[in-house]
Amino acid sequence: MMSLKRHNFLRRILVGFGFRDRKKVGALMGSVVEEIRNGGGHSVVDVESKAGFGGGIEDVYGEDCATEDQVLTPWTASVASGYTLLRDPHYNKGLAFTEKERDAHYLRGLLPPAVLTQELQEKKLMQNLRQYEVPLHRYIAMMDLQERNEGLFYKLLIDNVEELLPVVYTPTVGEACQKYGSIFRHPQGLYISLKEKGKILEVLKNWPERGIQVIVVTDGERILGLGDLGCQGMGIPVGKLSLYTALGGVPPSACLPITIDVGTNNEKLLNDEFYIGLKQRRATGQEYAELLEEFMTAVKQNYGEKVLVQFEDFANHNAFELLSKYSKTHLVFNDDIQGTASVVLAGLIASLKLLGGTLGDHTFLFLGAGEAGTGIAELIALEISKKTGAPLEEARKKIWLVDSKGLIVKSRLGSLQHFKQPWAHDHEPIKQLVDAVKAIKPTVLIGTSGVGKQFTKDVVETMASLNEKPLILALSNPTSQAECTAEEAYTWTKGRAIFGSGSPFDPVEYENKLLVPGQANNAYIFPGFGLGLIMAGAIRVHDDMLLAASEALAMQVSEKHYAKGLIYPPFTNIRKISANIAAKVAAKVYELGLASNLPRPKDLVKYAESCMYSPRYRSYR
Ligand SMILES: O=C([O-])CC(=O)C(=O)O
Ligand SMILES: [Mg+2]
Repeated sequence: MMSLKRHNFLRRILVGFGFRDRKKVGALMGSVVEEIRNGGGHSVVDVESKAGFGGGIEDVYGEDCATEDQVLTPWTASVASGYTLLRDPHYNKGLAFTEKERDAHYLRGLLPPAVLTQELQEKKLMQNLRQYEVPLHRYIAMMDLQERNEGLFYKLLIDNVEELLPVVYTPTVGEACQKYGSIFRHPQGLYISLKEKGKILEVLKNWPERGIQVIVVTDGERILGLGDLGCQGMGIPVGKLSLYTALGGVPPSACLPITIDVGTNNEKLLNDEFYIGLKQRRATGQEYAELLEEFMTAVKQNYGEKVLVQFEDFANHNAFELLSKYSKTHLVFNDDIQGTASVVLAGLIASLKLLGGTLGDHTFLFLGAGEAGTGIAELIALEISKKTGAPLEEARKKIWLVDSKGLIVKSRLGSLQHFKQPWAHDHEPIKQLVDAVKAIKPTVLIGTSGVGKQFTKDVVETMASLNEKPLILALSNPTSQAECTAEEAYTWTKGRAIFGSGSPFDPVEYENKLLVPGQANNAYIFPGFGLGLIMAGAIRVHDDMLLAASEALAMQVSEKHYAKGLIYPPFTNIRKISANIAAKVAAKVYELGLASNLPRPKDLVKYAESCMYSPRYRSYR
């Protein structure tokens, strides 16, 4: 007897191949089953291996998110064999296909005779990767692998996370976006440009996967600290989603990278004959708002209200507005405002073990008052307010921001953008950062300016003169935009700084001591945060979920890490960390009554772990 799951699956394949008539589908079921049993040029690949959450194809194709009329389009049917199977990155195993599989799936002769294990393939690929001296070449090799053999790509990334994160993510992904036009080989993700206006729902339906649970979307206007890279920003959603899978265990089939192309104001790209995006200046105002509105509506219509939309690397002037507008109607999360805030708050909570006192005892000074700066500032204030019972306005007074015009103070209120206004405190105007450090006497200095080298020797030495252990976070990405390097922070504070950065820095030897910088990057948070939302079937994001994520991450810092001066755990155990974050976030979703997946699993950490995608090859019977 065919299992119900398999029966339904075959039904869907038929419907997908254009058989809309229920009776015809029923009649044909038998012959297709026969055809599959006899070979007949098709073979069923182990579709269940794609299931991410709880197993079973229903989870992937979503019993509850697709009616029979909208089910699989033909190219989503997971039926492949022979040559096609080798070219399907979701199922390809290369030389790891066993003798039996080679016979059963028409692969004889299409592969050389050797059979390798996945471990041996991994070893070979790591050796190859290490031979490339140019980081961008490693990036290209990893992207090629992702296009060729998804399971192996994730196996490499998961098993070698510390080594490969800087390859598929910051800093190399920044350079990849800058050169995307010339390294572009296979399109990844969905491109939605002004040309698709009025047709966005149709475009979404062109994507081969149905069970999308996370979308990362950018409009390319502020890619890391590199500015407007237009359509070439696609590297960012692709990179972020590969971390959703590798670090958070969300199955690749549930992830959809999207770039919205409304033009670019980058002259270099506009004049580049190989530019892959729309060659026009950015649409703004109503034209921009309408395209985004159509996009958000189409997403909900196509994927339901439980799909998570992560906004990434939008410019300030759109980021705050999009978040506040769509957080009321959709499950949305802005990684640069909220993800960065949550990871920094986690580091600050952890740092109290080294610095002493409570969060409210500290004074914070930011350089940069955009998405990251004001996002972090607000979450710190919220945490202080919750912990002490002080009103939010009071808590905000511990936090000062400097932007390109100097310290944000009351006398500037009239000309400040709305997201900066809560930070305009009583003080005389100050232009230079170093003078602000002298006047405010912060215990914590945070760089979110997007501009490199702003924490000069003068600034860092002043921090060191004011604090026994100055906490310095140079968060701007990629490495070229970091406000200072780890070496500078340690040297200029005579080894006393607690230092963290957005992009990774190597440990520094200072007076025979090895000082290990932390990486305060939102990659610690968004994969586990997203997993927690998905597990609970959250329908809205709430700030308390961000606080829960921060506390969960801070709890993963152990005595062993503190002894080394670390305020973040190493990335090596990131899947375990993500499971803990997911559990705390999901618990908050249930507590707030915003969960739609009922009943609540008892042990949320175990449940999170059981949901996670495994990159191990399955055997295809
Ligand atoms: O991508 C990263 O490494 C962190 C981030 O969100 C940004 O810098 O915009
Ligand atoms: Mg970002």
